[in-house]
Amino acid sequence: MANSYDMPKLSTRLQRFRKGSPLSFRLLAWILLFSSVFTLITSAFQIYSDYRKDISQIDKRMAVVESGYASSLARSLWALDQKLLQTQMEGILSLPDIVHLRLRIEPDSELVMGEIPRESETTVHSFDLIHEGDETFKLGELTITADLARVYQEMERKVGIILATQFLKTFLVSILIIWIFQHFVTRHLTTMANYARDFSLQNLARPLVLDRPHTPSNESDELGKVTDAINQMRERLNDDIGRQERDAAEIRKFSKAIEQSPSSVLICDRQWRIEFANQKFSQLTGYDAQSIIGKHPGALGENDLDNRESRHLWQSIRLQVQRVGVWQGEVNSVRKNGERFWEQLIVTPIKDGGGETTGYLILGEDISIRKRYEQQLLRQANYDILTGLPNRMLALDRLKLALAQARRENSQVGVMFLDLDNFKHINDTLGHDAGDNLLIEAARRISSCLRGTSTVARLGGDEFLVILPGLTGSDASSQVADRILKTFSPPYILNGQEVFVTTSIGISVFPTDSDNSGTLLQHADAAMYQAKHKGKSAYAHFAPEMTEVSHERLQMESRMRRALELNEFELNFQPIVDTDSGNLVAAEALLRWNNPSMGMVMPDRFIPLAEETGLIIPIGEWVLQEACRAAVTWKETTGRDIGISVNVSPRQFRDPGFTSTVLNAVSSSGLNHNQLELEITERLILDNSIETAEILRQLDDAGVRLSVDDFGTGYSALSYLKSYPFDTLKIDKSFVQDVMKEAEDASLVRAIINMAHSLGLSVIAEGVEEEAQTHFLKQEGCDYSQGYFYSRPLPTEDFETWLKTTQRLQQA
Ligand SMILES: Nc1nc2c(ncn2[C@@H]2O[C@H](COP(=O)(O)O[C@H]3[C@@H](O)[C@H](n4cnc5c(=O)[nH]c(N)nc54)O[C@@H]3COP(=O)(O)O)[C@@H](O)[C@H]2O)c(=O)[nH]1
Repeated sequence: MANSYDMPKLSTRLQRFRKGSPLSFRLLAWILLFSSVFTLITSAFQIYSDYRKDISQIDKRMAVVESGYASSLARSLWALDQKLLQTQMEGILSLPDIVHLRLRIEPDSELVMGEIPRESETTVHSFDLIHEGDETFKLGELTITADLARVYQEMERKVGIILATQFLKTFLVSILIIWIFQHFVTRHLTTMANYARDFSLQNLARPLVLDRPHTPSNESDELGKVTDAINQMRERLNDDIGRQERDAAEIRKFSKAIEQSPSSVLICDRQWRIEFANQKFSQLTGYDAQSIIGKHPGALGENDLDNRESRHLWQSIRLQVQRVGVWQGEVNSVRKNGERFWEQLIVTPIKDGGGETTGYLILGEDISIRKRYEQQLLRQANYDILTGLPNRMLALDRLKLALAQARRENSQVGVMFLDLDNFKHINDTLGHDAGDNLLIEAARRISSCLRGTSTVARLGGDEFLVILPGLTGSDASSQVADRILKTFSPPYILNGQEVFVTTSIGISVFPTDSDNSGTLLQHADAAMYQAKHKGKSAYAHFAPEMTEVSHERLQMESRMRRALELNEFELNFQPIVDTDSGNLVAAEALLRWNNPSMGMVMPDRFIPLAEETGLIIPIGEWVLQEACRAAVTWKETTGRDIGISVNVSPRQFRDPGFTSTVLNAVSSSGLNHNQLELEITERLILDNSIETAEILRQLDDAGVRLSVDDFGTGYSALSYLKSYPFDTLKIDKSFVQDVMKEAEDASLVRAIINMAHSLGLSVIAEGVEEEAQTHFLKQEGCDYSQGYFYSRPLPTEDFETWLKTTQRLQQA
């Protein structure tokens, strides 16, 4: 059984006890010593008390002799009865221990009996023998000597016995105590000692188990408590070591992570001396980790800390880390090979458990690419990508700076607002690439007219701003404007063609026209409009009355923004008839803006602004929906399928959602797709882009008809008519109007009709105002006609009335 105790042989145990249990041995010695001393003291005390008892018995006996024999002896002596006296003395002498009697008889005789032992102790007792009669006489004195040898012998015997028994008893008790102690305590202490001796990290899992039963009393006694304490200590140690191992593993992991970190890591001591640098740091800077140990992070390169900038930087890093606990920022560092790079640094103190700073951690990340990207973004944010000129934002900053300087120097600043004339037209006809090249060249030409202190900026589109600081005379800005207009005179070569481009310039001057940058710009803008009105390729100085014009423009824009929701737009419809029969085949939807303050506004006045502002996209969507719905209504009221033509502006056409807007309008109204015809200007399709072709293809695939509007006003390139899926060609009214007057126009119209027919396109002549024109068109085989001759564009209700009337007329 595990808990049973197998008692070994006593000798073996004693041997083991002597050898292995010095404590037991010492204990035994002490117990023996103490018990022996104690036994000796108690035995001595007992022997002494027995001795005193024996002495007192002898004394008592002699007192008894005195009391018993004094009067009889006195009588015998009085009577001088020697024989009796002798008998009496012999009787006394026969008593135990009494060895000698000496009777002194008055006056001078004596009687002695017995012998006084020479070698042993004696005790003597004397008493007077007195006769008591009429008178009292002292007859003599008896001296009794008792031998104490027996008492001493007895005492010796007792001492021997007591000592022997006490020693034996003490010895046995000691052995018993020691055995008990050894069994219950010492051997367990030995087990503990052995356990403690063998205790090591390798056998931490083995608990201390004492060779005794696991009873509650055992577990709660001191040994149990010590064992429990040792085992708890072992477990704690085990836990601590486990934790330490986990910590060590964590530390190893973190060390690896730091070593392999994508960020560079430097660890410095409290004096900012590098203690550790990871691989990334070496890769980033080119410094070998070992070679920089002990150096200051700001003094890696030669003379780095001598550099004032670097010294200040590290001073402020140190101060901020001390005060705030962290420093982070972007630093333009130097690699070992002298190459500069940008890094993002985070510097934090490393603190111990007590919050004391023991070192510093410096994390670095190479942000050169980001920095370059940021610089690029900054450039993009401040510069126009196409021309490389400052953009609006930077231009405004420069203007503000120039104004501030002019205020200090009491000088003037000229602000020029330039807008290229007909740029939109060139862009639409020759395409975006040509437009871009034109802008680049225009920017170059404007810049070439200016001094170094002046700024040319592109505000967007074809608008440029020129800032002329330090203007001296009133006509200094005019001279610059003249130079710019002159530099625009030579033709631009775009798409291999010579194109003449002019610009209109508006000028405002600080402080004459305003002392505020925004207002100066507005005034220059207003002056530019004035220059355009002058007939382009002109400049105009700002005059207060011009604010009216630009104010009107702004007002119109803000009104237009609200016109849709206020339902101010309406459609007029102009009939398109079969030239031969004069029968209605379709109607063109023409937009009108009925504004309460401005009255009926014609599209020529607001569509360019709607295009500029992008408002044409929601407005165009509204037109499409309304036009489709109107055609469906006519079908319901007249029972006739009347086609509907809708004008599409370039901005609208290039909107990514254009195709779906068209198809939604058709499907939501329930119109047949082939009843809708989209009028697209010749200029729009001339850019020859893949997108244009794709949009036209999608619309054609959906069954929507497509017509080329204003044909003859653009470049009249015939190639696009072949490559795009057009159904109709609309001859511009400028040719139709003069067919009866100008032979050239007549032959041009004839040629267009023939060419269109040869390409399988039908032809609409627009602007037909006179009957003679109808005859000409009939004769030339023009399919359809449109113009005031048939009807002006009519509001919805009037058109419906016209429809019913002409229908009746045609039926009649
Ligand atoms: N993007 C959009 N453009 C539109 C829309 N609605 C109109 N417009 C364009 O505005 C321009 C001016 O249009 P409007 O003032 O309506 O003039 C049209 C006709 O009234 C006019 N016309 C028609 N017949 C005659 C005539 O016999 N003589 C004469 N002098 N003028 C006449 O022509 C204009 C229609 O031209 P067109 O579009 O080329 O067929 C104009 O360019 C419109 O395109 C719109 O909703 N969206």
